[in-house]
Amino acid sequence: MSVNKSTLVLKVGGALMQCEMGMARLMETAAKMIANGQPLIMVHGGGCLVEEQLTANGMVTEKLDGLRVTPKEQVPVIVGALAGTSNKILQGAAIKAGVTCVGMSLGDGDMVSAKVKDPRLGFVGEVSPKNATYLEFILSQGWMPIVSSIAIDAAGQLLNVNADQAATVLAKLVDGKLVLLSDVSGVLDGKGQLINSLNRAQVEELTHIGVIEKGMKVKVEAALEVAESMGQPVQVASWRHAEQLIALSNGEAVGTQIQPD
Ligand SMILES: Nc1ncnc2c1ncn2[C@@H]1O[C@H](COP(=O)(O)OP(=O)(O)O)[C@@H](O)[C@H]1O
Ligand SMILES: CC(=O)N[C@@H](CCC(=O)OP(=O)(O)O)C(=O)O
Repeated sequence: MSVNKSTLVLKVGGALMQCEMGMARLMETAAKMIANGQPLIMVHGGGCLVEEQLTANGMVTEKLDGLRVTPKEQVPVIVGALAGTSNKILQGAAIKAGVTCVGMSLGDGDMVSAKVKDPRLGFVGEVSPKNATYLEFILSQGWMPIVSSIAIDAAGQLLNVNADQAATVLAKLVDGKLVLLSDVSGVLDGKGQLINSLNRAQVEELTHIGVIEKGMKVKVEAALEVAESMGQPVQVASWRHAEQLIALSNGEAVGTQIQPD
């Protein structure tokens, strides 16, 4: 089931929540887009806040291939940082910019099915699209869903999902256009220069030689999955650069285009 072909799914990385100016600019852009009739879903991360909170609670954390290993005892802290603090900070910024928003998590409204991804990662979730009714209703009101990447499986267990993967699933659910906004201007080459366009073969080569790694590896893989399954490019761009947000709101290509072929 799809909401609207033109729904934009905008994923923002956690560093945004530590930048008042960045949040204000992004939400002003969102407000303009929504006023122009552009349905918009915001999906957010919060990796840095998770780390801060785990450290404050005397816990150590590690990542495996860009995904956070999530032991059971860390779940409450991680859920608090993502579904609580990060989600509400963004809601605050949206409200300040005049955007009517609904703060929620992947676990709401039967949107996704969730299961444990890999026992080695602990309580990390893998999600697939399920039911768009709830999102459709919110979008039909001209409201903006702000979605954290906390999912809940059929047994009621809370699961930590990488936010790029969460955005991927919601883009598929609403047949939307996916834009992944991070703190870098896009995928950078070995010399730190922006790469305008990448296909799977080029991604594999750059990953193989270690130019694309960590969080960017997860992001680019999520982008490739959507680009290939939906037959349209996915943009990886920056929330830091105001000009990229303006171009984005004008429907222009920004950052790196991850291509379906
Ligand atoms: N080739 C690359 N180009 C750009 N960033 C890269 C690359 N390889 C690794 N990175 C790292 O990936 C980070 C973006 O991924 P991540 O931290 O998960 O972002 P976010 O939290 O915004 O989703 C960059 O800040 C950078 O440190
Ligand atoms: C399983 C997993 O890795 N979950 C991520 C969820 C948040 C996230 O993805 O945040 P960014 O978008 O800021 O990186 C984490 O715990 O950091």
